[in-house]
Amino acid sequence: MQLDVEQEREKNARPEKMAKRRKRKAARDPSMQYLADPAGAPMCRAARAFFTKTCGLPRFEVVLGRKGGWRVVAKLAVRGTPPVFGMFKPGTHDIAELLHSDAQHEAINACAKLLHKAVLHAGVQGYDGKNAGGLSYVALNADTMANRAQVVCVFNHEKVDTSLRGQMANVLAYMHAHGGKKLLHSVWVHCNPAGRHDNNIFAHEGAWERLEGDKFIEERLEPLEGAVPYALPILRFPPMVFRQANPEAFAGIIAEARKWMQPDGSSKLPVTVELYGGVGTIGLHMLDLVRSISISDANPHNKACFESTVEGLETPALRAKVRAYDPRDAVQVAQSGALSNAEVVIVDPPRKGLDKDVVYAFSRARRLRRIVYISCGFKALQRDTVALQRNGFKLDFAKGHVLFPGADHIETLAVFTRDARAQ
Ligand SMILES: C[S@@+](CC[C@H](N)C(=O)[O-])C[C@H]1O[C@@H](n2cnc3c(N)ncnc32)[C@H](O)[C@@H]1O
Repeated sequence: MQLDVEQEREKNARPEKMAKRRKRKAARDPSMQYLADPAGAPMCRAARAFFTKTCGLPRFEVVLGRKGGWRVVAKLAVRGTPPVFGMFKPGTHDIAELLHSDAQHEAINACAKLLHKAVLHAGVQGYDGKNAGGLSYVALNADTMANRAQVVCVFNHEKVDTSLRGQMANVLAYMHAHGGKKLLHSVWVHCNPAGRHDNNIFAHEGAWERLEGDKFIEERLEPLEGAVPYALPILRFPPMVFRQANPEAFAGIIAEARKWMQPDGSSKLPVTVELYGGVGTIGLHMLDLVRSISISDANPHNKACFESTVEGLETPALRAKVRAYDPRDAVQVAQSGALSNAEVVIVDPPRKGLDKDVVYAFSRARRLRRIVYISCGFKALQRDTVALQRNGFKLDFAKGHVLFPGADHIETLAVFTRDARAQ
C-alpha cells in the first residue's frame, strides 16, 4: 500500500518536473547558447574527439567566422492573433518573439520588423496552432548584393484564394507606404495546410505564388582572401530551394574542398558526380578542377536555378564541362549507373546523412577514388565514416566549420580516398 502512495506521488510529480524542465530549457535561446565560445560547443568537442581519438587523424581544426550579421536565411514561426513572430521555445509550441537578431543580416531584421507591423495593420490572423487557417510562418532571405529581402508568407491554407490575395494586398500596401519598396526583393505566398506537429515549413505539394519582384536572389560566394582566382558562378535562389544560411562561412568550406579534387595528386582532372547538389552551390565552384560534372538533387525546383547559372557561366569551355542535372533522389541516381565513370563524388546530404544504398553504390563504383563529403549532421557523419571505412575508403582529412555561431552544431568537410587496388 505504501508503495502505491509513493508511486502515485511520483506520477503526479512527473508532469510538474517536466514542465519545470521545459521552462528552464526555454529560458535559453538554443541558437545563442555557445556564443561566448562557439568552437567549444559540445558537438564541436565531440567531433574533435571522434576524428582524433577514434579515427586517428593527427588534428581536427575548427574554423570560426564572424559572430554577427551572417544569417541570410531566416524562418520565423507565427502564432496567435494578433500574430507573434518568433522561434519555438525548446520542447514546446510556445513562441518567443524574435523580430531582430544580431545573427541576422540587416535586410532581414528591417524587413521582419516592417512585415510584422504590416500584418498587424492589415488584421491578418496568425495560425492558432490547432485549426486550419492563418499565417503560420514567414521566411526571409537576404539579397546581400542589394540589401533587400525575399519575403515568403506561409499560410495554413489549402490554396491561394481571393481572401489570401486580399489580405496580402493590404500587407503590401502598408509596406510600400512605409519604405518597403527599397527593402523588398520579392514577395511570395505559400500554402502549407500542415498539422501542428509537422515541422516542415514548406509543403512539397503546396501552392506558391509570387506577388511581386524577381524570381531569383542572385548570390556570389566570394573566395577567401589569397585564394587562386577562378570563374565564380552566380547562384540563383527562389525561396523553395535550399540555400546556405551562412554563405560567407560556407565559402571557406568550398575553398578547402577545392584542395581535394585530384585523388591521385596528378594534374589529371577527374570525372565528377555530385549528389544532394541543390542549385549547384558546391559543384559549380569546381568546374576548373574537373573534367566533367553531373549533379543531382531530389528537389525538382533546383533544376531551373542550376540551368540558369550554367547559362551565365563565363566561357563555353566551362559550360561544356557540365554534363547533366538529374532531379531525383540520391538512391535512384546512384543506382542508375550515374557513378560508373565517376572518379570523384561530392556529397552534401541533409542532416540524416547518406542512405545505406548510396554507400553501397559507392562501394560498387569501380573507378571511384575519392569522396568529398560535406556534412551538416555530425551523428550521421560518424555513422557514414564507419560505413565508408568498412567499404575500403580511408579517411584522409576532416575539418570543422562553425556555420551557426552560438548553436550546438558543426559542419564538417571529410575527405575519403580509396586506393586503386583496394576494391
Ligand atoms: C544540406 S543541402 C545541400 C545542398 C547544396 N549542396 C548546397 O550547398 O546548397 C541538402 C540537399 O539535399 C537534398 N536532398 C534531401 N534529401 C535528398 C535525397 N533523398 N536525395 C537527393 N537529394 C536530397 C535537398 O533538396 C537539399 O538540396
